[in-house]
Order: sequence, then structure tokens, then C-alpha cells
Amino acid sequence: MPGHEFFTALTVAEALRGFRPGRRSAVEIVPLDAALHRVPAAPVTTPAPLPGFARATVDGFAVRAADTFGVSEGLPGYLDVIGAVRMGATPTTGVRPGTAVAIPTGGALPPGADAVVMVEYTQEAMPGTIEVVRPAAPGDGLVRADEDVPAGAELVPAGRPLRAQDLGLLAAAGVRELAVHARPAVAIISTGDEVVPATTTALRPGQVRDATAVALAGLVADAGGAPDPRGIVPDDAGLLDEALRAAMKTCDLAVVSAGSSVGARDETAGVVAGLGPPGIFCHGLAIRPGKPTLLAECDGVPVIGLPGNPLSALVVFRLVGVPVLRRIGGCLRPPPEPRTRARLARQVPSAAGRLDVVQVRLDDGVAEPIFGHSALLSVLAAADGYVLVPEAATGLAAGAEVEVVLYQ
Ligand SMILES: Nc1nc2c(c(=O)[nH]1)N[C@H]1C(S)=C(S)[C@@H](COP(=O)(O)OP(=O)(O)OC[C@H]3O[C@@H](n4cnc5c(N)ncnc54)[C@H](O)[C@@H]3O)O[C@H]1N2
Ligand code: MOO
Repeated sequence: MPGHEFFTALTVAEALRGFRPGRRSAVEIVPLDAALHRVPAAPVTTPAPLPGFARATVDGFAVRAADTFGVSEGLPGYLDVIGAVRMGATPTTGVRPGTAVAIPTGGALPPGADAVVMVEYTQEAMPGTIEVVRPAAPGDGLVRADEDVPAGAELVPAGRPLRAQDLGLLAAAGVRELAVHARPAVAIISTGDEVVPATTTALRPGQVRDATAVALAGLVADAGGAPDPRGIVPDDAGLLDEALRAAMKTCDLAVVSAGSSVGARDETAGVVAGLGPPGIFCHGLAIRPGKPTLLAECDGVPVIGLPGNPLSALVVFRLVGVPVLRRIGGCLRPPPEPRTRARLARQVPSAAGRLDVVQVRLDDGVAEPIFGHSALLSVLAAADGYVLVPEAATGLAAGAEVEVVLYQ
């Protein structure tokens, strides 16, 4: 019977290294205010140096630094104030030896000046004349015309999702739109005769609401993808084949939940094997939970078969699906996941040779493992994060310092 062979389990690291579908989502132009978290398809270089003119970084007086050399509280220097810089305007009055021009923070440095003395280091000696009591070196109290971004410099790299500060820098440089990867379209197909839409009010005995699809859609959206939930397919090879082929016409990644194990009704592997070359990359990962996972690429579309247990499906998609999805979306530098260090409240057993993903609750620097079968979705909902027990380890000792990857 198809699907009854034993898994040939790869480690998660081997799978991530080896399964590298070449598919990339299309490139589209978006306006800057719609570009948060989008992935630039090419580096964006500055059209001009920034800030573009030398500007004061303090409120004070634009001066020639040489005029202040050697001054002190006891021996102030005297300068004639011959004008004031207006914000947003080109300064008209230049600074000559023995003179100063009043300037606000951010004002354009007048010609002739090479430093700005803070107002706190001056006082009015008489109307139109200031005493300067601290010397200024050239460059003090200002930023140069290209100090923020030199001519031709890169504002944002390709492949790193845009953060709020990136948008700010692009805005400062006058970039109004940019080329980004389209959000990869991720078809989400649930399977199982017992699975009914999540909107079902009254369940018949043996039925379960589709818990996986909406949760996967959340993970997809969090990772920059566009979820395309395509409903529930019964345990029928022909219908799954039809659903997958229809999805593959438009999606960048197809995800099937359940049916990836070795039971009589587990059709996913057989169907995926017939979808087109190169076909199945691996069936079975050395991970708990999540062993019955299938990775394939069929006619240019990556296909991921996830375990039926919703907890397992979500764990595997986070660890294996998200990196694949990000790469399809052109993301070369994924944002680092938030992590924290904690002490393990109790011992965690684990078999050598597989990666264990242990859900934990965090309390004041202590990570409390939440034990429970992977059929129990509440375990995942109760968790603040997870701890990985590497393949080589046979468990973690109580009190061990562990790294917790946090759910946001
Ligand atoms: N003889 C073996 N049996 C099982 C193995 C094994 O290695 N040998 N592995 C177990 C593990 S681990 C898992 S996980 C499951 C995965 O099996 P499938 O991927 O074939 O999934 P199903 O059997 O169809 O479903 C498992 C479980 O999850 C429920 N389910 C499925 N889809 C949904 C959904 N969208 N929303 C909510 N719940 C869902 C389904 O009703 C089942 O209870 O196999 C073990 N068995
Ligand atoms: O590994 Mo299954 O994926 O434990 O529930």
C-alpha cells in the first residue's frame, strides 16, 4: 500500500541545508508607506548625500573655530553677532573673522563657519556682541553634508525585511517607492474526513474543527507571506491531487496538513510523488513533535506536508516551513527571533538522534516545561516559547541554563 514504507528521517539541519527550492516570488513596486516588513528585491542606494548640507546639532552660534581658540571663563572671546539662520532657508550672512551668526539646531551652517558653539557657552556681553567662554574645534556642534549617508551609499540592502527605521532613512533620502518581493502566496490545504470548517457550530461525534488552517495562516502572515486557505479535502487521493494541482497554478508554496504519516488513509506522500519532478525531497524528520513531515518540490512549486496534529504542524512549520517561505520571498537576512536565557525548572528527557522541541512557560527567569501529547493544542497555547534539545543530547538537566525562543 502506498505510504506504508518507513520514514527515512533527516535531521532538521540537513533538511534546511538540502531543501532549497529555487522559487522566488515576483517583484513589485510599492509606495514607501506600504513597505513595512517587505523585502527589497535589490539594494536601494541614496539619490544624494544626506543630510545634503552641513547643519547645526545644537542651538548656539555658528563661528570660525579659530576665533575661539584659547578662550576660557576667565578670558572670554568676543564676537559680533551679525545675523541669524532661519530654519528651512539658505543662510545669507556668512561668518567672517570676529563674527558669529545665531543658529538653531538643524539650521544650515552659514558660509565661513566651521563650528557651532552651544548657547550655554556664551553670554551676551552687550547688544550685538557675545562672550564665548569655551573653545570649539572645527566640526564641533555640526554634522557634515554627507555625514549621515555619503554619495552613492546603500540605504537598505536587498533581502532584509524593512523595519520602521529603514522607512525613515528612505524617506529622508526622498525614496518614494521601491521594488520588493511579492508576499509569497501560500496555499493551505487541510485534509481529513473528520475535519470540518472551524465555523461549524455543532460537531458530530468524531468530528474536529479545522484548528490548523487559521493558525498556519497566522504563521504565514507573520513570516511575510500571503495565506491562501483552500479549505478541507477528505481522505481521498484523487481529491487531494485535484486540490494540490489547482493550488499550484497560483501559489508559491503549498502546505498540506495531515495525511503525512504512514497510516492506511495517509495519502499525502503518494499524491505529492505524482505531482511532477523533482518530487519528494524527504519524508520524515528527526524531530519531536513533527516526525511525519514531507518536503517536496513539484514542477517548480515547493510542497510541504505537515503532521496532522495541529501542535506538531505548527511546530514544524515554524522551524522548517518559515525558513523556506522566507527564502521564496527573497528574504536573505530574516529578522532575529526574540530569545531569552532561563533556568530549566525540571529535567527534560529526550532520545538521542532527534531534535526535541519543548514548550515552556516562563516565570521570572525560570522555564517550566509543559509536558503533554502533541495531540494537545492547549500545550502550545499555554507556552511563552520553546527550548530545543539538540539531536546529540539525551535530555536536559533540571537547573540547566537554556535559550528560550519566544512567541510574540
Ligand atoms: N503507526 C504510526 N502512527 C503514527 C505515527 C507513526 O510514526 N507511526 N506518527 C504519529 C504522529 S507523530 C503524528 S503527528 C500523527 C500524524 O499523522 P498524519 O499526518 O497522518 O495526520 P492524521 O492522522 O490525519 O491526523 C492526526 C491527528 O490530527 C488531527 N487533525 C488533522 N488535521 C487537523 C486539523 N486541520 N485541525 C485539527 N485537528 C486535525 C486528526 O484528527 C488526528 O487526530 O500520526 C501519528 N501516528
Ligand atoms: O510528531 Mo507528531 O508530529 O508528534 O504529533
